[in-house]
Formats: sequence, structure tokens, C-alpha cells
Amino acid sequence: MAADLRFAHLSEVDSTNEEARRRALAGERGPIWIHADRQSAGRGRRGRAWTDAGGNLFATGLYTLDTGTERAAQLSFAAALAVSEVALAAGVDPALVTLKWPNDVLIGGAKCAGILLESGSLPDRRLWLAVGIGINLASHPEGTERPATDLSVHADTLSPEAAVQILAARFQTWFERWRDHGFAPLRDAWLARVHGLGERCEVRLDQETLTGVFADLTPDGRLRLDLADGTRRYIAAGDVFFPMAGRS
Ligand SMILES: O=C(O)CCCC[C@@H]1SC[C@@H]2NC(=O)N[C@@H]21
Repeated sequence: MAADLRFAHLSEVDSTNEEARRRALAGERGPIWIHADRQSAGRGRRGRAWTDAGGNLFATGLYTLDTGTERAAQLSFAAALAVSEVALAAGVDPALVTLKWPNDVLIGGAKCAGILLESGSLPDRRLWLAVGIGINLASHPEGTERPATDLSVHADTLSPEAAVQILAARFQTWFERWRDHGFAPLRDAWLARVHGLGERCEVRLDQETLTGVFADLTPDGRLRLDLADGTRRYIAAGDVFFPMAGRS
């Protein structure tokens, strides 16, 4: 049965993920979507900052799960699917919307959103999960290592208020599919929009950088990278770069 979606709107916060963490530790069990007009200390993946360029969506869905962190990480694919559906709802040409492992949503090859999952243990051994999502609705940073874009470049401008409603509803649908049927439906939907499958790429890990072919998405969400020496690597976390022109 679908959960009632709750929302908390803040005019300014350090980070909606941090606010979700505070609320989880204070006893909030969700699902609740916390969204803010401005973030003063937005954070991105791998310790990077997430800047506030104005008019964009900063939102975090707080959930409580009976599962471990590895399986919970599959929900980053649910988040990417939900973001892609926000772009489609705004009127972006579906042919331009692709998904890059693990959770980047691209429009015409440029990144239009960021997703950061954070979690922690509760006293009852369950997990609180913060699904942090920033969508570039009206503006995007310039001069980034990988090209960035925003929805207003490709469609009518969507307000943050409208976007968070669509985002939360679409995420909830994918969450329930994952909860009831496992990762397979998410994997199928994600692969239908996959970016760069079968192409050469560079994968940056904490301690090493690998080059190979993005050969598959495993049944549990890892990237299978086929190296030139014939070995296969299964990657659970990393940054993927497609070096060819026009690719991010
Ligand atoms: O590096 C990335 O691509 C992930 C960026 C995630 C940004 C969002 S904005 C809402 C939420 N609050 C944060 O501090 N970060 C996430």
C-alpha cells in the first residue's frame, strides 16, 4: 500500500541531508521529504560540495529500512529513475535523458542532478536512509570537470515546489517496487535509459583508476568493467568518465 507522503519545507538549511540526519536521530522515521530554498553547506559525493546556483531543488527523502547499507544503496537507482521522470514531466525530450552509473541523470550528455545517499544505524538496528537529491531546475554551475545543464535549458521551467511533489511520488513508486519485488524492476528500467553501455570508460576509485569497457550492470547494481587484460572487475562505488567527445 502506498505511504502518505509528508513534506517539510525550509527556507534555508545547511544541508537537507544533514537536516534528515538530525531528524532521524531525534526520532523521525519517515517517509518525509525535506526540501529547502537554499543550502549553505550542500554536500556532494566523495566529499565534494554541492553549490547553490539559485532556483534549484534541494531535497532529501528520509526513510527507515530493515535492510543493510549495501542493499539500501540500490535505492540510488530509484532516485535516478525518479529524477529522470521529473525531467520528462517538465517536457524534456525523452531521447535526451540518459542514466550514467551509478546515479547520474544526464540530459544530452550533461549532468542535470546530483544524488547522495547517507545512512546510519538506529538503536533498534534498523537503518535511517537519507536520499539527497539536487536537481538543476533553473541554473547550473559553469566550468565543471564534466558538463552540466539544467532543465530550463531543455523545457519549461519547473518550480522547486512542483518538482519535489513529482520527485517524491515517483521515488515512492520505485521504492515500493524495490521493497516488494527486489532490484530487478529498477535494473530493467535503468538499463532502458543507460548511458555508455559497451563503451570504454575510466573508473576512478578511492585508491586506483581503472580503464575498461562498461560491460554490464550486475543483478545487485554493481558495474562490470572488462579490462584489456581479459579480467573483469565488479565496482560497487566509483566515478565513471566516458572520455569520448560529447560524453561526460
Ligand atoms: O555529488 C553529487 O552528484 C551529489 C550531490 C547531491 C546534492 C544534494 S542537494 C540535496 C541534498 N543535500 C545535500 O547536502 N546534498 C544533497
